[in-house]
Amino acid sequence: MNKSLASPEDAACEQWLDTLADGLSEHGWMALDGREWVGMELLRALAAEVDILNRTDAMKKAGIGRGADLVRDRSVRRDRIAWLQGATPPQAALFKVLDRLREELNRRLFLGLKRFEAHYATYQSGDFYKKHLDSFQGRASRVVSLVLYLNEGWAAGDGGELQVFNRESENEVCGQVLPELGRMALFLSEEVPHEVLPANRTRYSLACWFRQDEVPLPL
Ligand SMILES: O=C(O)CCC(=O)C(=O)O
Ligand SMILES: [Fe+2]
Repeated sequence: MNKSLASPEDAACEQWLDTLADGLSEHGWMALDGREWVGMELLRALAAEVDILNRTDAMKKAGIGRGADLVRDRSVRRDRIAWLQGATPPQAALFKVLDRLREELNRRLFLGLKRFEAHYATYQSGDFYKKHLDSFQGRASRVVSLVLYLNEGWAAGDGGELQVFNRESENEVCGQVLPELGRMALFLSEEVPHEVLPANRTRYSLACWFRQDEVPLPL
């Protein structure tokens, strides 16, 4: 075989990345099946890790804003979060996947993404996150948001959909994503309003933000 030709896997991977980049540039968002890109073994390892964290007191009430501006408002969001440090084997493997994705997005969309931050999120039954943009005032540096879902066997009646709104007319719903294991949603952090509808069972996810600034801020 001619080694200079890309293998079918590479071609599939390139196509997946092109679909993602086209969705982001044309509509500001895209939902995809990430099972091949991330790998089933890693997805299950991440799901097992967040399940353990959910049973301890590692998951902290999420807020809005950061540092001294942090506000915890239960009428807006009810999830709990734990930031990933990349220290456990599944987190280290995931960080490689996310960094590769950062490079591929830069290659296709010239976004100048420098780094990313990621947290696990857990929603208990009844929890939600009202419509919002993923930005902090005065710190416009989150560019692309990625949410990776970690729930095996999520059914339509389980609720907890990510609801995405049109970036040009924010009352128009333009899509819903079920938080099934391996499903991914990506969107432009500061442009696309979105919300998490109330979940009817425990819901696990991993959210990541690709950023244009170089220096990590205190979490
Ligand atoms: O879990 C999701 O589907 C989205 C979460 C979200 O919007 C956020 O954490 O900012
Ligand atoms: Fe969000």
